[in-house]
Amino acid sequence: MAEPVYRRVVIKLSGEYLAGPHSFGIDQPTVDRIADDLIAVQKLGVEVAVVVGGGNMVRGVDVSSQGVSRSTGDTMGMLATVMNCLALEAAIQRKGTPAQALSAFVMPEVCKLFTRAAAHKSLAKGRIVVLGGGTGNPYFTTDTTAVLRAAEIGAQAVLKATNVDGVYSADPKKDPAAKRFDRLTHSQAIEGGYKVMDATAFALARETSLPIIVFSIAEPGSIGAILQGEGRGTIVAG
Ligand SMILES: Nc1ncnc2c1ncn2[C@@H]1O[C@H](COP(=O)(O)OP(=O)(O)OP(=O)(O)O)[C@@H](O)[C@H]1O
Ligand SMILES: O=c1ccn([C@@H]2O[C@H](COP(=O)(O)O)[C@@H](O)[C@H]2O)c(=O)[nH]1
Repeated sequence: MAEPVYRRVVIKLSGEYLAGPHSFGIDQPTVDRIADDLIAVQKLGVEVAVVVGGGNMVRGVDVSSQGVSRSTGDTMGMLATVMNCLALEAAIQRKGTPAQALSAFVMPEVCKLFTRAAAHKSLAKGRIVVLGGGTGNPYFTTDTTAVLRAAEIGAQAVLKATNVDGVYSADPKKDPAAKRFDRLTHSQAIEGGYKVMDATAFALARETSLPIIVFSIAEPGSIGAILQGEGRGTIVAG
């Protein structure tokens, strides 16, 4: 079995993917399957922190187009990520692996607050860390959160686990002629305006010299395959 390329990673888990075959909400079999994949990755000897998205429930931009202020919409989106985070934490724990949800918001009845110290402590104890609440600030995304947390906790890479198998020249769901890139620099990703991640996330990754790998989680075991250098995805690195 190939050795993992990285020893500590932040995985950005698509919120949208957690809805499974549905258009909204949390599909438990999907969450359970992802929990299995994360546990398998940890067994490879990789320390794992997961930043969970919220696209299966609320995106601030969508809510604000209905009349709610953008800041309130974004706060609703961040709270949605906390719900996803709790679902994933519970699924991992049910399978007998320790997990710890940490939130960007103070919510002591729900879970502990994210601090670098809390994340380091949990990782050192062999827990899978599940990060909810985004950055805690409106106008950001969980992609940017993933890069930020990776820099904060000293992770070696950000793995964007999503519903496409890499970065394309155009959205592959809209343009069947779009071409997939094997590799891009951060600057090329920003200049290309590829909407698979927001430019803030790419810019922070460039600033902090963090590689980002964009890949599909549709196939069970795909996170482990990426970490063993065998999966299909786009690497965005300087
Ligand atoms: N150039 C591109 N290359 C690849 N995917 C793209 C591109 N432009 C747009 N996309 C779209 O980006 C989506 C992935 O980004 P998005 O942030 O929506 O994913 P996500 O991580 O699933 O989000 P969330 O966590 O908010 O649910 C894909 O579904 C894809 O259709
Ligand atoms: O730092 C953050 C992170 C997220 N948000 C809001 O949450 C939703 C869901 O996150 P996704 O990254 O889209 O999955 C997002 O649309 C924002 O509204 C935020 O405000 N700040």
